[in-house]
Amino acid sequence: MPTPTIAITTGEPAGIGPDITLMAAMREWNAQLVAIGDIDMLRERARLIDLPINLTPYQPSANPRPHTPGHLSVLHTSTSATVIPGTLNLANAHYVLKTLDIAIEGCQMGRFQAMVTAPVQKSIINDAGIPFSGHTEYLAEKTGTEHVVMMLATDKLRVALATTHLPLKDVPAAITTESLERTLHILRADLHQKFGITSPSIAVLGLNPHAGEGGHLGLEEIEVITPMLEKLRGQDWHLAGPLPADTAFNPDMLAHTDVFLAMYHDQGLPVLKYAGFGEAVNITLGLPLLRVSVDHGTALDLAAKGTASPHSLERAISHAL
Ligand SMILES: NC(=O)C1=CN([C@@H]2O[C@H](COP(=O)(O)OP(=O)(O)OC[C@H]3O[C@@H](n4cnc5c(N)ncnc54)[C@H](O)[C@@H]3O)[C@@H](O)[C@H]2O)C=CC1
Ligand SMILES: NCC(=O)COP(=O)(O)O
Repeated sequence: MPTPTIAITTGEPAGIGPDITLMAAMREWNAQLVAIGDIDMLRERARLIDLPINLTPYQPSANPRPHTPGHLSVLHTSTSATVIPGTLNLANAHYVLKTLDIAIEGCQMGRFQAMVTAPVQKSIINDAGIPFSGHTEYLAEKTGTEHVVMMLATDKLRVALATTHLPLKDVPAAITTESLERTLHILRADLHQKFGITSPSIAVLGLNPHAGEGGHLGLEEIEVITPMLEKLRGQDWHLAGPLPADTAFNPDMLAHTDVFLAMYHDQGLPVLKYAGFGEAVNITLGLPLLRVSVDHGTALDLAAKGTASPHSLERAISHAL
């Protein structure tokens, strides 16, 4: 098999994305790594964290070579303003999106076999006047994909989300029979295709406390979730639920479940991150390209300090491979 090329978008330049990209490049990889970002900013960050790394402009090749530790190809795109680590700058919001656009286009053209994303600061992109919920939604829009699913995974636990970056008040209306069915189909198909699990066992959480307590604490379980699960059980799917979220992650369920489907971001992700913050990856399911990401944010407090952990980024690269 030819050596794959993995694009790494270096994320918010004031955050730890540049640091962890450079750190990950100090290791061997059975892939060509291409960092997408400002080469001068990356050189300066390497200097600040005292990393002896040689950065060279990326030259596309018909025969990519596996990554050499201490070297990194950079597909250069300029920041608009000088980067001060730890200090967000509105002027660089478009730059951040440009790095994503370059990676998406490279994947679509077959130049890159996957994109791995370092974290972006969602707030500064919005502050710059560009509506932006997250990579997940941006990638769906840019690739013309109607429905995608966010799934975070450690070696022992996978948690997918029925809704992603929504204010809590908008969550119930977003959980419809149609959206739930599409989410479950993507989850099942991608667990098969990307993880080799033919008929995954999916544990679906309820939306309300105690999964609605028989309708006394909300009706979404009775009106939306249960009918959809019944329909798919009739097609031989392995589904549990709707389960009360507070007791769903018990040892027995954990032992018999391939993926938990949470109804919203902060229902599922705190459990996953408690189980393995820094060890997990975030995979966007349902896309026509492969995107894997870190499990953490921009950690502005650690930028250019040399103390950020590259572990989740390294896991993301390994997962993509
Ligand atoms: N994939 C992405 O682009 C993601 C972006 N974010 C964005 O990041 C920004 C900041 O989010 P927060 O909730 O503050 O989370 P955060 O993950 O940036 O920080 C939470 C805590 O974890 C620490 N931390 C994070 N990554 C670390 C690493 N690699 N090594 C060592 N310590 C680390 C930080 O120093 C901080 O104490 C927000 O704008 C958010 O939207 C958050 C999650 C994912
Ligand atoms: N908490 C995970 C997260 O916010 C990741 O978002 P995305 O940028 O990968 O869509």
